[in-house]
Amino acid sequence: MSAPLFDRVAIIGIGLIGSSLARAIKAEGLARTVTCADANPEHAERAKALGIVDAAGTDPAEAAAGADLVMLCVPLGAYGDVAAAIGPALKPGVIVSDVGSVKQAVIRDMAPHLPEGVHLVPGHPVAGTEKSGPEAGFAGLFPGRWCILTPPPGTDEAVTRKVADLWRACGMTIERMDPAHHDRVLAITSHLPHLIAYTIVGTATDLEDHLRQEVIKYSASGFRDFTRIAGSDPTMWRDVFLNNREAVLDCLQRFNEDLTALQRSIRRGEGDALFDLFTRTREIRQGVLEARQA
Ligand SMILES: NC(=O)c1ccc[n+]([C@@H]2O[C@H](COP(=O)([O-])OP(=O)(O)OC[C@H]3O[C@@H](n4cnc5c(N)ncnc54)[C@H](O)[C@@H]3O)[C@@H](O)[C@H]2O)c1
Ligand SMILES: O=C(O)C(=O)C[C@]1(C(=O)O)C=C[C@@H](O)C=C1
Repeated sequence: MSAPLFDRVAIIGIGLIGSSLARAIKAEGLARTVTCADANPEHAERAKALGIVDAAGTDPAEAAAGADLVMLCVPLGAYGDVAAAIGPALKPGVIVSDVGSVKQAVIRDMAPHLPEGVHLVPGHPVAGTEKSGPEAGFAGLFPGRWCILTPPPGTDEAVTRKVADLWRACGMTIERMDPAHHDRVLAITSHLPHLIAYTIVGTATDLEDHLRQEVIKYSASGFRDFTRIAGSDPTMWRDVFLNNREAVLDCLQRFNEDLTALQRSIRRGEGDALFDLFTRTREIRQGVLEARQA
């Protein structure tokens, strides 16, 4: 148990990430009180019943009133409405942060609604699963993973450090980034892989009925991994693609060019080109595994 970093934390959106954070805050004693608001009353009630928050309701302004830290854990498309709702209820000096998978859009949508004297420190714990809702969360989601903070220029250093301390106490390693750079990096490492999974599972299931059955029957290995990713929350991922359009489209353009080159190698029987690429990617996989173990 650590000493509480905050007197009162308000979590808006108590789904997978919000409830994982609530659990970690409770487990580590990082706040004296945790309140939450969720647009879905069943999620709010469930969070209270699970004992991961001290108070829960559906009104974000009520949850945010009097908090020292307000953490937005809602889909990206809801940020503008939530920020407009909590703006008038925020106490001076409060820190407003978030966990959204895209950072430029978050700043664009939240900043205009936050009164002067409020500190905005956007963040992104790069950890998740394909599941959603308060039951799906677990405090063990965060240890050993990266949390990227994107404080706007001029942000009080002590405030950024406090948000970093929270995620560090949850077991994460902190990195700071410019929001545009964050969005470009995540477009290739997270958003494009999801787009590919959604596409391949969609393509496979669009095939005629008998083949569809075979897809399920033989989905024991590679394809099964794609179905896990493609089972991710539709609202969350719709909002990711709508809010990181430019970076995703740029990655997709390059991906299409590389895929076309691969297609040509297969058609021309260029075994060396295929072998060289697969050797290079195997080395990258090894590097990823080693980085995880380090
Ligand atoms: N799932 C992941 O792997 C992952 C990882 C890192 C960051 N994120 C980011 O975390 C955020 C939440 O994702 P999640 O996976 O926890 O989703 P989730 O669906 O599990 O939870 C979102 C919660 O927000 C609630 N909600 C929706 N609109 C709302 C509104 N207007 N006001 C209040 N509550 C509202 C929903 O009812 C739900 O309980 C997203 O911005 C996402 O980009 C997700
Ligand atoms: O592991 C998964 O299921 C995830 O999709 C997690 C994942 C990722 O792409 O790595 C998804 C979105 C986030 O913003 C961060 C993490």
